[in-house]
Amino acid sequence: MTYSVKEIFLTLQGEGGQAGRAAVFCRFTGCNLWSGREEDRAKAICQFCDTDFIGTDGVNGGKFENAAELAATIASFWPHPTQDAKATGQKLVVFTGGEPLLQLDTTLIDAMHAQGFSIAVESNGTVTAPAGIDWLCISPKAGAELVQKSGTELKLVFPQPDIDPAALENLDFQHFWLQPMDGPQQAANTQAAIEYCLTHPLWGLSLQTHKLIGIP
Ligand SMILES: C[S@@+](CC[C@H](N)C(=O)[O-])C[C@H]1O[C@@H](n2cnc3c(N)ncnc32)[C@H](O)[C@@H]1O
Ligand SMILES: Nc1nc2[nH]cc(C(=O)O)c2c(=O)[nH]1
Ligand code: SF4
Ligand SMILES: [Mg+2]
Repeated sequence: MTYSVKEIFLTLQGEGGQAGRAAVFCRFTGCNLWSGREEDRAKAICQFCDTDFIGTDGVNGGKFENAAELAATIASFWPHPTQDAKATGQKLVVFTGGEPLLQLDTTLIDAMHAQGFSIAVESNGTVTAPAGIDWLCISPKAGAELVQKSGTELKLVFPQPDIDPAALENLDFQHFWLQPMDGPQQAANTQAAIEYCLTHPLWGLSLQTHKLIGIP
């Protein structure tokens, strides 16, 4: 199949339980909860999105004809400081978007594993994840049905008026994070998340550290 990719870049994972790790980010075009156009935001299911995922015009973006071609392109961004396998580290790709599970399929998962990569995914949980993902982050959205109820980490953007974190606590995840909603209320949202984590210790605080340090 053909994959539509907004951008591909090497950065440090900014969020969640793998924050600080180098990773190649592959941001797929398109989402099922918002068109991505500002004029549609107020009527979208997901209204707080911080990301431009329209088109294929970002850095290293484009249409990729098949999984092998996309996997090889992603792999080309992994740094090789020496020939030493240990120094190369565990290669990591983060598939995000937009909504990556609209495009990520078993063929691409197999092609990334063949390139020696671990595969992380950032998803809104409205689509069932294919098998073979090594680190699955699900971030539920108020007003959208949560279909994918298991994974590695659950990362709730907080607060969302119609989602009580307590209603998610029995889902099958290893880590539970509150991530303060960025936007005009960012400071107040961070204080509310801190307060919630202090009183409900199942939950940890996930900061968007890439924004704090000014990297992509
Ligand atoms: C842009 S989304 C793409 C992946 C997928 N569509 C999703 O929503 O999980 C990447 C991550 O950023 C989070 N996010 C989006 N907008 C945010 C905001 N304004 N503040 C904090 N986190 C946000 C999402 O919840 C998700 O965890
Ligand atoms: N550095 C960095 N870390 C991230 N973790 C999740 C991101 C995303 O947009 O999915 C993201 C991102 O956009 N940049
Ligand atoms: S589901 Fe994810 S990509 Fe889609 S609009 Fe919401 S935060 Fe953005
Ligand atoms: Mg982001």
